[in-house]
Amino acid sequence: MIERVDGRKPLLHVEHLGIGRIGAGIANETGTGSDAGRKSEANGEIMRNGGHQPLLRDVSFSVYPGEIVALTGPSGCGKSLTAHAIAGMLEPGIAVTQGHIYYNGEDIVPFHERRWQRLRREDIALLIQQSLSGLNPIRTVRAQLTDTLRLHGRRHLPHEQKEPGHAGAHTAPSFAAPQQAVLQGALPWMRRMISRATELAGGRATQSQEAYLHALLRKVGFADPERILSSYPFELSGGMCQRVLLAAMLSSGPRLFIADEPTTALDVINRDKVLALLQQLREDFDLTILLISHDRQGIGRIADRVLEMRPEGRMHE
Ligand SMILES: Nc1ncnc2c1ncn2[C@@H]1O[C@H](COP(=O)(O)OP(=O)(O)OP(=O)(O)O)[C@@H](O)[C@H]1O
Repeated sequence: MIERVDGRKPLLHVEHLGIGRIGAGIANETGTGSDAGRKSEANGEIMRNGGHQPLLRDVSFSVYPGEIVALTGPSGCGKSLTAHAIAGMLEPGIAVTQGHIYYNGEDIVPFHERRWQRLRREDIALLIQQSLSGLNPIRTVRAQLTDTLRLHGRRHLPHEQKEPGHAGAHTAPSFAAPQQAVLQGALPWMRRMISRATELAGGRATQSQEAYLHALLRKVGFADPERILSSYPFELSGGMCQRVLLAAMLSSGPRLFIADEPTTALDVINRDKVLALLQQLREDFDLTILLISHDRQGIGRIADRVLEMRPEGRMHE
């Protein structure tokens, strides 16, 4: 049952979600010593649970449009699994075993891969630590971001409503030198222009595409976008690569942005800056954010609500 709050419908509603490891993968394994003991324990649990080993048991929560909701809880309680399930990116052998995930009112659990791909292309972006390895080390940031724009460029973004000069649009917190001013709220407009221009240019990079990438990189806190665009990922720090990824993900115009431990690899100063940046990006891109983090202090500052998962993933709001 999807509950409305103040007449608003949740963008994301997770209902009695259970995730498990499907039995065949374990039942076929053999082992020795304590390892074999653990497996036989797991197999016992699988038998009791009709062919799967439960990893997450009963999780329910809602996220409303425009919110930043933080998901926290002890290590291993299933936060990342929940995030992966919402993005349709559970590993082979791991599956949703019960419950529903409603995105914009539609249960997305039964989706086939094609629909998941579309959802990930158009609506839901998942940033995980391993995403960094998705950057190709031997291609410039420009080449990679241009490819991303080509992939997503033709889509109309219904939620990009802010007009230039919208009061809610701001620049990102500065990570290096003071930033050059960005045309407030102009990104959605530029994005539409690029889509059209890319189409007309038959896929070649265009001037407006360049301008959009510059604006996008400024939004994620780069004072000198040209230098970043001409760089190879190995020439950038981990924090810089993370912001390039953030830019790549935002270029597809997602509505729901899930960030799984976006600050773990960063020092305190950069951690605060990334959190401030997320808060800013929510305004600039009309994002709804699900933030998974152990950093209670940090999430306490930026989240509208903090949800606490219990061990073995039991949680009801
Ligand atoms: N691919 C997998 N195969 C088997 N078990 C898995 C797999 N991925 C996760 N698990 C198990 O599922 C449970 C939940 O893992 P998950 O990574 O979601 O926890 P988490 O709350 O995100 O932990 P952390 O805060 O340490 O990142 C853990 O017991 C973990 O060992």
